[in-house]
Amino acid sequence: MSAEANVGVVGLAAMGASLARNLARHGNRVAVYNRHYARTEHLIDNYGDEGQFYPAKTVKEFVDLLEKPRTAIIMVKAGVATDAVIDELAEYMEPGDIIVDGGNSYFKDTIRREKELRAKGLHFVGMGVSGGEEGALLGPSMMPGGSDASWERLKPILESIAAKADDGEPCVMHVGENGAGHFVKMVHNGIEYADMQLIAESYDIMRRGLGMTPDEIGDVFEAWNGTDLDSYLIEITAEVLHKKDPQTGKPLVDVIYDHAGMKGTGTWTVQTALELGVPVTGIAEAVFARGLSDQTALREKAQADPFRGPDGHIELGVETREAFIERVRQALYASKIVAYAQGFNEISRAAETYGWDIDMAHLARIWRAGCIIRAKFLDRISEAFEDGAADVSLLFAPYFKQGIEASESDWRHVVATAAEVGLPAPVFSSSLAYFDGLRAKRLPAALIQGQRDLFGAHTYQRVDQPGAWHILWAEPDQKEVKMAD
Ligand SMILES: NC(=O)C1=CN([C@@H]2O[C@H](COP(=O)(O)OP(=O)(O)OC[C@H]3O[C@@H](n4cnc5c(N)ncnc54)[C@H](OP(=O)(O)O)[C@@H]3O)[C@@H](O)[C@H]2O)C=CC1
Ligand SMILES: O=C(CO)[C@H](O)[C@H](O)COP(=O)(O)O
Repeated sequence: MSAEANVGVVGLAAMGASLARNLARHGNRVAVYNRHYARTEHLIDNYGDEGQFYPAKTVKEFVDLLEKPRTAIIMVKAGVATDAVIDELAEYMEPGDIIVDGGNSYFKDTIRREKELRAKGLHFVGMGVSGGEEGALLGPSMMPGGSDASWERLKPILESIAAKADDGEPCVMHVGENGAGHFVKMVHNGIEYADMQLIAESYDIMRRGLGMTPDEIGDVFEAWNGTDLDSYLIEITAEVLHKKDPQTGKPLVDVIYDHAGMKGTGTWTVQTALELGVPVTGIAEAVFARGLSDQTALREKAQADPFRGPDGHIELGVETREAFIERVRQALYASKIVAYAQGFNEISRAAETYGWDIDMAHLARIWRAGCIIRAKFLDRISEAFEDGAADVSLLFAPYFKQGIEASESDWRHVVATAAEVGLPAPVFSSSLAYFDGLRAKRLPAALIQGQRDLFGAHTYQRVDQPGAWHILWAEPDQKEVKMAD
């Protein structure tokens, strides 16, 4: 078997097959391998004429098909499957070869794998890929980590298949060393969760609150896509809401079981934020909202033994429906800014912690096309980082500060109304609470410190003097003592 392919793809399910086709369509000679050969056969039978493919039946055959130094991209399930494929490839690959993991791997696994493979002389690149099946085929947004040397070699290949923003810039960048690429993809997905949940909350308010039909709400989302909210997720929401069930003719959304799935990246975003000490409240509530949707027994019990409370219907009084819908749009916009701000904060903190030099303005630019969270306002986010205006938080960049201030009263009105009528809006309300927490001159955290000192002698700091202080709560005179300078 002669080495004829300049790149290879392992894992030919939705993402891998599309990526392999994208590579072949751009003039690459692509070796392809899948654990079960049926997927390889399907790719060759159906799309083999789109470019030059070299199918392999074994991992050894696949590696032998690759020109040296070799480049192999893995697109398989994250976790043990990825480890298994890496081990198989590493057995046949040689120093200087590159293994790219394009799956949604946990960034700490990527850090470990990079270290292990570096010890064998192999380059390992953890690369976030976003855009779903269609993006992988027509142009995804890609976030490779790994070494500078591997980026130099991957750059021309990846730039040729990446999505292009309106100004022609390819949506791919070298994010940083080792796990940086998978880290930012994880947070990308966390933001995706928050954005999707916000859209879902808006839908619920219009559907149950205002009694609108899916078609009517689909029209609203279509109109919103012509505003600051212009984004892929808003666009596909309109499409889903207008879709009729092929079996019954009912709105498709009404026949879909209301339990949201998740594969791990949202949960990791929140776990990691907790480890880093960064509040990502919008993302966390979005993950918990999916979790609650899937609590079958709990939800069934709540239906069988219902709690008293309002039924979700919103009485508009003198306000028109259109005016209230505009308030919902404002609430969505403000909450969405908070979700992005929190996500970028998490990336900044991780960059400090893990020693990654991440160009945040560039990162925002590569999310402008190809990826699931692509949105018009990413241009503005990029400018805000370019100017240094978003260094502390995106919320302080003038464009976003003004946007939030303009939306603020509508945001409050929507959150208050939802609470009053009994519609759950966890990301709307937690985002507003985060915003108000930032605005507060003093937080009730002082009281918590007092409580902690009382029950656990955890000490507190004073506003007027340095040091760690403690009250001798159990003693009759309850004296204050300085425990540390
Ligand atoms: N779907 C999406 O929208 C996106 C997915 N991703 C990520 O891309 C990767 C691929 O996703 P997707 O295409 O949806 O496919 P899946 O996540 O469903 O993974 C299926 C692929 O993994 C292979 N596989 C599973 N277990 C093993 C194993 N033990 N050894 C070897 N191969 C194995 C399967 O091979 P076989 O056919 O033999 O079972 C198949 O090729 C995943 O990490 C996913 O998280 C990233 C961005 C978007
Ligand atoms: O990475 C993706 C999009 O960017 C994948 O579609 C991922 O599966 C989405 O996450 P989840 O399945 O948890 O909703």
